[in-house]
Amino acid sequence: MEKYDVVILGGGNAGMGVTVATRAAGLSVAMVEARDLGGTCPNRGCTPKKVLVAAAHALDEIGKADRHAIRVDRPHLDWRALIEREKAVIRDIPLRVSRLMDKRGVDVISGEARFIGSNAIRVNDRELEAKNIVIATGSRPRPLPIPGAELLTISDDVLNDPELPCAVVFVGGGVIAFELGHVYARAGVDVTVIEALPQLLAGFDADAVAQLRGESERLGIGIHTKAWVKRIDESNGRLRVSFAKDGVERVVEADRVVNCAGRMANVEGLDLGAGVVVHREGRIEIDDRLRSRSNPDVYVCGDAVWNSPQLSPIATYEGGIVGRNITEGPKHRPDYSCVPASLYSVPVVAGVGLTEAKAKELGLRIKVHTNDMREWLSARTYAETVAWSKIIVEETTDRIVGAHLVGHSGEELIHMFALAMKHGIPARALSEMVCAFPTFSADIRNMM
Ligand SMILES: Cc1cc2nc3c(=O)[nH]c(=O)nc-3n(C[C@H](O)[C@H](O)[C@H](O)COP(=O)(O)OP(=O)(O)OC[C@H]3O[C@@H](n4cnc5c(N)ncnc54)[C@H](O)[C@@H]3O)c2cc1C
Ligand SMILES: NC(=O)c1ccc[n+]([C@@H]2O[C@H](COP(=O)([O-])OP(=O)(O)OC[C@H]3O[C@@H](n4cnc5c(N)ncnc54)[C@H](O)[C@@H]3O)[C@@H](O)[C@H]2O)c1
Repeated sequence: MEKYDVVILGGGNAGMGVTVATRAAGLSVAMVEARDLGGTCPNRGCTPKKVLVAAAHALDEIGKADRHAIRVDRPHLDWRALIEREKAVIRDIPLRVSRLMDKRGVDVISGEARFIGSNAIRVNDRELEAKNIVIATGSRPRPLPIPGAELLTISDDVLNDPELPCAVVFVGGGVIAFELGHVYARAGVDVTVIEALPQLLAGFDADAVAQLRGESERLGIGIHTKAWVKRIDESNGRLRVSFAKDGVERVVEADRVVNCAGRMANVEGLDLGAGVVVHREGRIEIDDRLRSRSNPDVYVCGDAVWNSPQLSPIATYEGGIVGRNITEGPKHRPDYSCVPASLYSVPVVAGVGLTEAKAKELGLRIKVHTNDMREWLSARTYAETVAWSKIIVEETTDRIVGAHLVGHSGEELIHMFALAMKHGIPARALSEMVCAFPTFSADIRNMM
C-alpha cells in the first residue's frame, strides 16, 4: 500500500481547493481523477457555457443596433464555428491544471477511485492508504425514470453538438435550462421548457424570476409550469415529448430533449460502505465542518455535498475549508450567507442573500426597494429591455439582507452588495459612496 497524508477523489474545483492548505502545510497529497483535470466548471460547465452565452449577448446587442442608429444586416450565427471556438477556449485546461498540481507538489493519479477500507482507496491496480480521504467527485444529472429516458441528452451534449437543432425541449425549468435555452432561442431555435413545480428557478427571488420569464416569453421560449413529462417517443427522426398539464395530456415535438431536472452527488461507484461512509441514497451524512458523521477521517466538498449550492466558487470555498480542517483540526464551518449567484441568461439574473419571501418567513422587519429601471438614463443609454432591482434592507439595523438584479450588469454589480453584506456596510453608507459617472454602479444609490 502506498501511504499519503491526504487522498482527494476528484480533480475539480473542490479537489483543487483542498490542495492549497494541505500542501502549504507540507502534507503528502494524491489527487485521483477519472476524467479531465479541472472537472465540470472549466471543461463541461461554467466556462464553455459562458462562451455560448457571450455569443448570445453579442446577438442581443446586434439586435439592438437600430436603437443606436446603426443599420446592420440580419446576423448569421455559424453554430459549428461557435462550438469550435468554445472548444478552443477550454482546450488546454486539463494540461494547465496538471502543471499547477505538479508545481504544488500534488501526485495526480488517473483512474476511477473507490473505497476498499475506512482509510484506503483502490485506483486501477494501485492501493492507497491515507490519514484523510476527501470525496470531491462532483455531481451528475439526476436520471428521469420515464419511458424513453434513453432518448434524453444532457448539458454535456449541448456543449459538444456542432449541429444547431431546430427545436429543443428542456425538462426542468432550472438554471441550466434557462442559460442554454436563451442561447438557443437567440440562435433561432424553437425552445420549450417543461417544469414540474408551479414556480421556475426555485431559490431565486420570485419577482426576479417573473422578469426573466417575461423576457424569455418575449424571445419566444415556450414555458410550461406544473407540467409532468410522461414519456418520450421517437417517430420519423423526431422526438415527441408527452406531458400532462391542467389534467390534459399534451405533446411537443423536438430534435433534442435535454435533461435539466437537477444534479445529484456523483458517489454511486465509490463503494461508500467499504469506506464506512454512511449515506442515504447518495446523500452523505456530514457535520457542519463537512466531515462524514460515520468516518471522521473522510471529508466531502463541492457538488458531492448534497445540501449546499452546486456552484463552482462554493466548491473551491468548501475545498479550502476541508484543507484547513485537515491541517488545523476540524474547526472551520462554511458560511454561504453572502455568496452571490448569477444565472447567465440574456439578461442576467443575479442575487445574494435572502429572497423577499425568505426574509418574511424569518420574520425580519424589512424595507423592500423594488425598481423598474428601464427609464433610468443608464438603461436607456444601452437600450436595455429589462433593468430591474430589488434591494431588501432590515429596518432596525439598515443592514442589506438581500439584493436581486435582472439585467443592468447585475452579474458584476451584485458583488458590491455582497461586499457590503459580508463586511457589515449599511445600506446608507453604500448609497453614499461616490461612484464614477455614468456607470451602472452609480445607480446603486438610487436603488435603495
Ligand atoms: C452546464 C453547467 C454549467 C454550469 N455553470 C456554472 C456557472 O456558470 N457558475 C457556477 O458557479 N457553477 C456552474 N456550474 C456548476 C459547477 O460546474 C459545479 O458546481 C462545480 O464544477 C463543482 O465542482 P466539484 O469540484 O465539486 O465537481 P467537478 O468539477 O464535477 O469535479 C469532480 C471530479 O471528480 C471526478 N470523479 C468523479 N468520480 C470519480 C472517481 N470515482 N474517482 C476519481 N475521480 C472521480 C470527475 O471526473 C470530476 O472531474 C455549472 C454546471 C453545469 C453542469
Ligand atoms: N450560473 C450558474 O451558477 C449555474 C449554471 C448552471 C448550473 N448550475 C448548477 O447546476 C445545478 C444543476 O442545474 P439544473 O438546471 O439541472 O438544476 P436546477 O436544480 O437548477 O433545476 C432543476 C429544475 O428541474 C425541475 N424538475 C425536477 N424534476 C422534474 C421533472 N421530472 N419534470 C420537470 N421538471 C423537473 C425542478 O423542480 C427544478 O426547477 C444547479 O443546482 C446549479 O447550481 C449553476
